[in-house]
Amino acid sequence: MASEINGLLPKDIQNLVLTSKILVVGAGGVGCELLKNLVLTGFKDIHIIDLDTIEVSNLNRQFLFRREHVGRPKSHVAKDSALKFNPNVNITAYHDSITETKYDMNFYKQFGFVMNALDNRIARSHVNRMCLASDIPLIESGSSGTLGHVTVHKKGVTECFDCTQRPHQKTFPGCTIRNTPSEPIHCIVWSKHLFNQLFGLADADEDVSPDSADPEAISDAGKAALENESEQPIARVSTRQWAQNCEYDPQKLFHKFFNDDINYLLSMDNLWKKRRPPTPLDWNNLPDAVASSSSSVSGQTPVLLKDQRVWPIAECAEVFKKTIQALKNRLENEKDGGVLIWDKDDDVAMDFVTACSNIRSFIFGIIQKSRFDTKSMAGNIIPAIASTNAIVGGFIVMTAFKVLKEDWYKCNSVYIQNRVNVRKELYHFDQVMAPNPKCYVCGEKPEIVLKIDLDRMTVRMLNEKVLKKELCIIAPDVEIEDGCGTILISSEEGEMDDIGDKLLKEFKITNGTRLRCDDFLQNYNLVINIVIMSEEESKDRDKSVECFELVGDRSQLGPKDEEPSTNGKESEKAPDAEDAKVVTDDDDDLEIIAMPMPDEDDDIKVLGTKRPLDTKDEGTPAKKRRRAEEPVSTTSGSTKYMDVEVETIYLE
Ligand SMILES: Nc1ncnc2c1ncn2[C@@H]1O[C@H](COP(=O)(O)OP(=O)(O)OP(=O)(O)O)[C@@H](O)[C@H]1O
Ligand SMILES: [Zn+2]
Repeated sequence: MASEINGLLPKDIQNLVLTSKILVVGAGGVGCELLKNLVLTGFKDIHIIDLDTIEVSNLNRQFLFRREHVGRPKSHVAKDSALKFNPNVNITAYHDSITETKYDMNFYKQFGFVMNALDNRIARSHVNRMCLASDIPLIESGSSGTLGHVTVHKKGVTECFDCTQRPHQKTFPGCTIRNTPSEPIHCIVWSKHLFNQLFGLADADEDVSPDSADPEAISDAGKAALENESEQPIARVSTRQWAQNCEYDPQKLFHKFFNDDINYLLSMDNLWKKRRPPTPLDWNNLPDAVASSSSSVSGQTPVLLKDQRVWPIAECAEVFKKTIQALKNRLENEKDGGVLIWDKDDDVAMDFVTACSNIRSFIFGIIQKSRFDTKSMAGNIIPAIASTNAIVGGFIVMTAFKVLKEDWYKCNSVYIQNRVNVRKELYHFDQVMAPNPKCYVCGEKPEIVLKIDLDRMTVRMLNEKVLKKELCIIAPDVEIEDGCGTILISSEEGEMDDIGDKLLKEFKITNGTRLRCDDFLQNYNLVINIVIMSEEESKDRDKSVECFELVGDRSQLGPKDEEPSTNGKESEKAPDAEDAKVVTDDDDDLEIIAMPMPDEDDDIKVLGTKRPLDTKDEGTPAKKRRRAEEPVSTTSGSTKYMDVEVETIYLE
């Protein structure tokens, strides 16, 4: 092993490798490569944690696992397999989630540094906070398809994982999904929402009916359709209620979603001035055609599997009918008003989405997709590539040497790109950045502004959607700063059952109210300043959008032209009201890996003073903060990002 052969590693690194105790979080694609590298490098005391068991689908790239290991804990098998490379290593394996309370600050403090090989933002962010709390360096990494990255985070020296806002990439304007889809993914998201409206957890934010408040439409948008509607009073009840009333009659459902609603949209004249108008479909007269297909194997005549073919519309309607019936039966068998959960691996649910999205695509003249392609998009699957994981695993170890030596200023962020950049680099190295003083996690006094619609925001939404999902707080406790210390949210199980559905306004929460939020385990305190949305804003946001907006700090709420200049001081762009009008497809965690291009500084907003890379005084990294402009929208599989086409990355 490298550390055991004198002369292979520089002496100082050799000693550090031999004596360090380290933690790997995640034993998946990157984790397996990393663990193998660590034992071959000669690290002697390695701890590895993973909550999952091995699945057949892991075997093509997680090379520490074999078929006979399927069903066994990843961490245990990874340990056994890695020991075969080097039996002279102590590996401690935990089959557990790193977010469990037993992995507290004392647990972290035993390690020289921690390496993340995770696949979700909540766990990543949690480890980041635990490392900050215990002042242990963190090497963060990720891979997706041919893209990958490795970054270093050290309290008070470099930015933390949360210093840079990671946009929720897979967001689509609500009106695009409901009114003017232009890409297959819009129709797929709409179909998943339809599934939830009919059979799943119906969410007002996932409405599938035409959005008459679409700002692009004229004021009397949908007038003709509304007039029509008065003759058909059915349209005023919820989608689920209406479907139940007509006993999920497939023909009636088809007519509503693919004919009536489309006619309604057609009545919004403005929408179609520059677009191809949609064509309503008639159940009794369905074309036996496809809009134009894009299956990876389309155009070939050989016999194709059901998954590879693009289904003609008549076949889609047939599948629609069958799946509606099957899902209706399932729903009826659910006890106590239970609902169905959409799952890409559930064949019926997947057939339903394939059929609906293709019918909708046909209507809007959008390219149709095979079931296989639909599944990849609906499940946010992008192929994990073994070689990218291997490269990331290698870079983590190279970075670990610098971390061991505390050479922070040399701990470049590494971006593995999918093609060479203008500098002919496939791997781009970027200087580490100093902490963001306004970071809501590592800043001195973490504060955030939360703009809410007072008439819609409940305690449960605050807890689930804002604190846990957006802010990645695992077990939040929240107290209102009202002088009496009123507890709004408790991390104790069951303690907030009674008040979960109450609106925040029932607790006298109003403009300027401060909420003190903390997570005991993460040793994290955050003050949330409440700002109430104006009536206008709330009206605009009605139904199709989230009833809250997170803003980094209060100064960002001012009008755009009054934004402080970026000269030397950090500032984030105020979220544009329209930008914020988005529908997130919630069940996915995804990330765009930005690849800053140093020679394209015009495209980079310099947010701090620059210190040359080689400045070694105080051993700190360049005191520089740069941030690229966030992509305007991510409605396609790729995003124009600083003149580089960057694939949208779907991290499962
Ligand atoms: N909270 C957590 N605690 C411990 N391990 C976690 C946690 N969250 C995720 N992981 C682990 O991180 C690993 C990430 O690996 P990877 O990205 O290759 O995902 P995967 O689940 O193995 O692959 P795929 O999602 O493609 O099937 C997984 O093994 C997963 O179990
Ligand atoms: Zn930070």
